[in-house]
Amino acid sequence: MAGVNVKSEIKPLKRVLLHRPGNELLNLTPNTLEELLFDDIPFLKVAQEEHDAFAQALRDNGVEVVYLEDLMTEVLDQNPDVRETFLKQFIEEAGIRTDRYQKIIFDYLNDNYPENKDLVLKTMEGINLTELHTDKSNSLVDLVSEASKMVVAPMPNLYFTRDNFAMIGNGVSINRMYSVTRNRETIYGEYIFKYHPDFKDVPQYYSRYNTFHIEGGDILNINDHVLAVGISQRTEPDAIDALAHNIFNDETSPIDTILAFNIPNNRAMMHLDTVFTQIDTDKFTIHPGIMGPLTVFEITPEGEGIKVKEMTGKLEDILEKYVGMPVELIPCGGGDRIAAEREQWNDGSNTLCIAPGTVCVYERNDVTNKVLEEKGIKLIVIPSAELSRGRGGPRCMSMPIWRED
Ligand SMILES: NC(=O)NCCC[C@H](N)C(=O)O
Repeated sequence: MAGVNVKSEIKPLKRVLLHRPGNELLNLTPNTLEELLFDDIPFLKVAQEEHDAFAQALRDNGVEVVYLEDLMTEVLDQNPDVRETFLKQFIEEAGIRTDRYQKIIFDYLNDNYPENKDLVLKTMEGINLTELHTDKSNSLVDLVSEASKMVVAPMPNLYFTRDNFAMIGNGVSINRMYSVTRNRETIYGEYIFKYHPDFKDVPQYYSRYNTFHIEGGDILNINDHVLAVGISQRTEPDAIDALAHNIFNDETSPIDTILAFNIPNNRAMMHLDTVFTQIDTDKFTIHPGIMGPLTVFEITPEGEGIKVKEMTGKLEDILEKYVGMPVELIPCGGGDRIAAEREQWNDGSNTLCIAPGTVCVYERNDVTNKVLEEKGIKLIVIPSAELSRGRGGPRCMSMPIWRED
């Protein structure tokens, strides 16, 4: 199945991209949590068991699961020359500036990780100075450095595959991320969409080298011609303008409307999909906390450019116009303010829809889950004690590659 096809949030999911959390989580420390965008340190063994349960639940429901690490390994296996280019770029982007250290780290990775899969996983894990065995007698920097420190930082957010590149119809947005730590993750997308036979011909609507940031958690495919994008902590309006130009200029894309949802700028609601996801043809989950401040803008093509107008009226009415039928908004936490805030924090609104009316949810959000069941939604419930410490739910942990039309 070559290419990508995601023209809906809810149509039957056929192929999805995940990343199994790996040793990168072992390199989280209390002092680096804030910079690495975690709120606590997950217990890796249990996080992996939970993630495996997520992947198996998807397979049991007819979804093919592919892993980011495997796609990147295939790129390197099929293009032996690319290994060196990738490593050099990876080292540069890891902030290693001196020629001496660039060479030490290149040799360390190249010599100790001959298998491409091991190499890819190691780039995700990070490198501690103690691994490098440098001769301290001929460099001041080595002598004064702490004995144990990360010379190449880990990328613990990789299991949130939703964010660093995002499928839009038959194209992809390779994102410029908000944070330094997450911007490094997009290197895998750059190589996969340049070299992998399944993905190298996919039209690209955004580049990781652009100035303004945008993340996949803000991008929702409402249907084949309407896209919703959050203006959030992670996505700047300038990036949405640029994305709109690129999509409207692609003659093969049927998208003629982009709805920009202006949501509050804070960590709890970092992306649109932390407060709003579609779960059925006429149903969305929503965090009641966004209803007051939310404004929605409609972006459409005009000549060579775009036209933007602010929408007025209730969100249900705005959505009805684009979805083509009356819609119901189901509040996270069942409308109780404390339950809504607690469960939104643990991604109660962040559901992954695998077919109309069937969604994957975290077990811990039992108030929201009960409400969804009462509304006739079928739940695929996955364990979530450790995975949720990274602040993302089933939608954040998955990037659909193919949905049925
Ligand atoms: N789409 C999402 O909301 N993804 C969750 C990303 C969590 C990650 N720790 C982050 O702060 O970027």
